[in-house]
Amino acid sequence: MSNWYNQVNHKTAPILEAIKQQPFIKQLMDGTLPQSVFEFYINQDALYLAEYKKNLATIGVKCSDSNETQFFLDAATGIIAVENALHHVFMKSVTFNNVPSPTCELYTSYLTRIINNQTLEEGLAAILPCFTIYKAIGDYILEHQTNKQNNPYQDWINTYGGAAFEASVNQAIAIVNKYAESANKDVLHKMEVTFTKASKLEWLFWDSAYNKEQWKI
Ligand SMILES: Cc1ncc(C[n+]2csc(CCO)c2C)c(N)n1
Repeated sequence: MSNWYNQVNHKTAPILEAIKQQPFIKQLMDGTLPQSVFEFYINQDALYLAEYKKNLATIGVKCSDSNETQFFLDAATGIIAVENALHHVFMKSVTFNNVPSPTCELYTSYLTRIINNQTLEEGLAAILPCFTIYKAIGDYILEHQTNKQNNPYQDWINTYGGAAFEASVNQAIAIVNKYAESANKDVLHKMEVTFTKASKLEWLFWDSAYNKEQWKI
């Protein structure tokens, strides 16, 4: 039996494959990613997470089941711990830039627009690639790396790969599948479009970090 997530995951497999081929991911895996690129990424990711946690909270409040609300509000507050742990370790020697890059602005604004103006189902489809793609990439790196003892980015890799994060990703998937089960054809189509776009924005986010994307003017 193929649920909603299995279907969209299959359809968006080329995007995930393209992410695995990105120089950012390859160099994160072998530990050769320039520190300044990683710092740019962590800085922009802190700006992304600050908005993403509000979006998770909004989604949680809109869910009809209190377990779902609990899950999304826990995930939102969990982000604060991640921000504090990873970001402060990696950013301690760098001046924090509080201006979001064009891509960071695009991704966070896109999520906020969908979550506030569209159906709950579309909102759920918008926030899901953030969970599923990071889990897939974290697992992919853990499986293929040969340098776990001396990779400077191992803490980051361990945050998203492996069993610790798995339960949370599976719960997010189960909630979205549940809402998809009772969604009509039109909503299901919109969910797929939204999941696909958010997945592309995940690709773009790594690409923009690798190129240290700046505003052109
Ligand atoms: C651009 C970007 N996309 C996804 C994540 C990963 N992530 C952020 S919050 C969250 C759910 C709660 O832990 C997950 C999986 C990230 N850090 N940055």
